[in-house]
Amino acid sequence: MSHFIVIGAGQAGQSIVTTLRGQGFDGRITLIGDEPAPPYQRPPLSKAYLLGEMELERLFLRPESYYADENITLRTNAKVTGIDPKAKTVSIGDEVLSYDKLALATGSAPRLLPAAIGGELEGVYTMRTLADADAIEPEFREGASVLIVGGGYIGLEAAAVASKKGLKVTLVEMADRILQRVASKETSDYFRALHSSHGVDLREGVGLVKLSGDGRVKTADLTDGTTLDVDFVIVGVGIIPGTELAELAGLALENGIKTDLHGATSDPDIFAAGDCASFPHEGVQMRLESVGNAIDQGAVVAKNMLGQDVIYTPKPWFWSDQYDVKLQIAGLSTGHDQVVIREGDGTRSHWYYKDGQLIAIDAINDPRGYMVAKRLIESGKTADPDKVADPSTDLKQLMRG
Ligand SMILES: Cc1cc2nc3c(=O)[nH]c(=O)nc-3n(C[C@H](O)[C@H](O)[C@H](O)COP(=O)(O)OP(=O)(O)OC[C@H]3O[C@@H](n4cnc5c(N)ncnc54)[C@H](O)[C@@H]3O)c2cc1C
Repeated sequence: MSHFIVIGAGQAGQSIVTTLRGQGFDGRITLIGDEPAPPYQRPPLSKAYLLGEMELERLFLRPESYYADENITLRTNAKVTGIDPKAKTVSIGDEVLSYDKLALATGSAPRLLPAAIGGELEGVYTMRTLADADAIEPEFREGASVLIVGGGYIGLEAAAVASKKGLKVTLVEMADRILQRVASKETSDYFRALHSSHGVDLREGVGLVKLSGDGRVKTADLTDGTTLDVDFVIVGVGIIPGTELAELAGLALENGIKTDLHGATSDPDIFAAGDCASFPHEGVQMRLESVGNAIDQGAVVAKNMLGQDVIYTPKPWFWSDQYDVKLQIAGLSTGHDQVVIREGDGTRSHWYYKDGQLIAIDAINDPRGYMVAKRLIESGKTADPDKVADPSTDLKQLMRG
């Protein structure tokens, strides 16, 4: 009987095993994860779960009974330490398992602050795992001072939760503006104003020089010359794709584990999906860090593990919750040359164009705008910028062109 092994029991790993069974695969499936929990969703860790508005069970991607019901061997607390592609085996310490097909869904790890600038002091946290969220949560006491390093989505969401819980929040972003890597100036401006209106001390173009304290962090020196007293620090300065095992196994790497359009690595019996994997897109090896990518790419990989011929076409979407604002993003705004703002009754959206073609949207409390733009983008259509900007234009009309 064939044995398929999936390394990494996260969003992509779950998608792979669900799709394998959904496609009728009746061989052995082993899903191996090094965390104690069964596969869970990470987005709530910096949103509802951190706020205390979501119970643990609701984080899990499937009920515990699912794995036994589907005859999937779920190994938790099990770190894969090596892969031998020639022997077609993986090792968990001394234990060796043979596979027929293997998928790597090892995700990514947060970038850490160097120890030399205080990264190892107690009270300095990153935000990736359930264990991270559970460790940070008790620090969220009303009146405590938190420094958040990094103005990406995770840092901003943590700032929103901290502010809502009555903490004194300072957020520093070394780049000229928050969200610089992922969004337009217009979107950065919106979220800067939102956080400032909630009392967050948001400093752009300001970096961290060093954290100090006697065992536990007490102060932070910043590049603007100030020293802050801090009770704890959250570091959200990006991630590093989980390529370690692939590298040890001699697989090709390029901006992550290099895969082809089928999700196959340089070894045809080993596939990769999710945060750890890059795939060819418009002449580069692209890597996306999102739930949507993990699910869709995982499904493609599972089908190709079964010998089908399915190509991965990314349909990027993402969301972020901050205060009472829901941001929904479709498409990729990279390379845009025009941003059109559409404002309605409590809604707002930023429509990104490149050479006259609609390529992405940031929809702020605007689910209809998001749906329409997403459909247009995914079907390769565009929308007249003047009509988009005019709040009296019926969005349905945009669909008709
Ligand atoms: C706080 C937070 C908020 C986020 N918010 C959003 C959001 O709002 N919207 C969105 O689209 N995306 C969001 N993301 C990103 C999204 O969660 C990730 O892109 C997604 O989880 C990627 O799935 P994955 O399966 O590739 O990786 P993961 O979900 O990270 O799973 C990988 C798993 O593999 C395990 N692993 C690694 N190496 C080994 C090994 N050697 N042996 C065994 N197991 C191993 C890891 O421990 C991990 O459990 C957020 C992420 C975080 C951390």
